[in-house]
This record gives sequence, structure tokens and C-alpha cells, in this order.
Amino acid sequence: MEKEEAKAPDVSLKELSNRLEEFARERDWEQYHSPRNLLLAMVGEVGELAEIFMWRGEVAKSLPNWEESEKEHLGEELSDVLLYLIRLSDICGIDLGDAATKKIVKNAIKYPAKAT
Ligand SMILES: Nc1ccn([C@H]2C[C@H](O)[C@@H](COP(=O)(O)OP(=O)(O)OP(=O)(O)O)O2)c(=O)n1
Repeated sequence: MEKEEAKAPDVSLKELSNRLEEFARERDWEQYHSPRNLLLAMVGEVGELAEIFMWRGEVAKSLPNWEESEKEHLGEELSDVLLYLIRLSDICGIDLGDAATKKIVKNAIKYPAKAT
């Protein structure tokens, strides 16, 4: 039986953002990481994510009939979208964790839960 790969420990947006910054710096890719380029790269990855679901019809939650390799591919494309989103936010000077937390609060005010 194949040995299951160890899961990465809980990771913060800040940590991912630091690692992305380091990744770009080490390759001298900061010059390419402009807001527009990162946005286009992210949209491209959203397209790759959509391709995974294309023509399959409705998919049950937890993806019970999917091969492990398909789930792994899905995880990679979701990650690409997330990583470009984090990098885009950073380059634009947006603290994504803070913005998302505030947005959740705003959403709750706009869409109050029904009183029981
Ligand atoms: N200029 C770049 C190019 C890549 N990446 C990083 C962010 C993404 O997580 C990943 C994207 O790499 P690819 O463009 O090779 O895309 P895929 O991994 O999806 O490969 P493919 O399109 O061949 O499936 O690499 C980056 O930060 N900056």
C-alpha cells in the first residue's frame, strides 16, 4: 500500500504570502508580478479549475466517485487560484485576511440569519 503523504500543518495567509514573495524574489520574477499579470494568471487558473468540472454534470459533495488523482489535480488548481489571489492582494497592498474578515461581517449585516 502506498504511504499517505503527511499533511502540511495549518498555515496562515501571511505565511503563504511570505513564501510566495520569497519564491518570486529567488527567481527574479517580481518584475512579472504586476497587478494585471497576476489577475490574468489567476483568471487562467480559474479556467483550469473549471475544466475539471466541465461536462461532468452535477457533482456530489465530497466527490465520492472521483479518482484520487483527480482530487489531487483539483487541489492543485484550487491552490493555484488561491496563491495568485494572495499574491495579487499583496502586490495591491491589500491585507486579504483583514479584508475577508471585514467582508464576512458586512455580509452578515446585509443577509441576517432568520430568527428561530
Ligand atoms: N510567473 C509565475 C509563474 C508561476 N507561478 C506559480 C504560481 C502558481 O501556483 C503556479 C502556476 O504555475 P504554471 O503556470 O506552471 O501553471 P500550472 O501549475 O497550472 O501548470 P499547467 O498550466 O502546465 O497545468 O506557479 C508564479 O508565482 N509566478
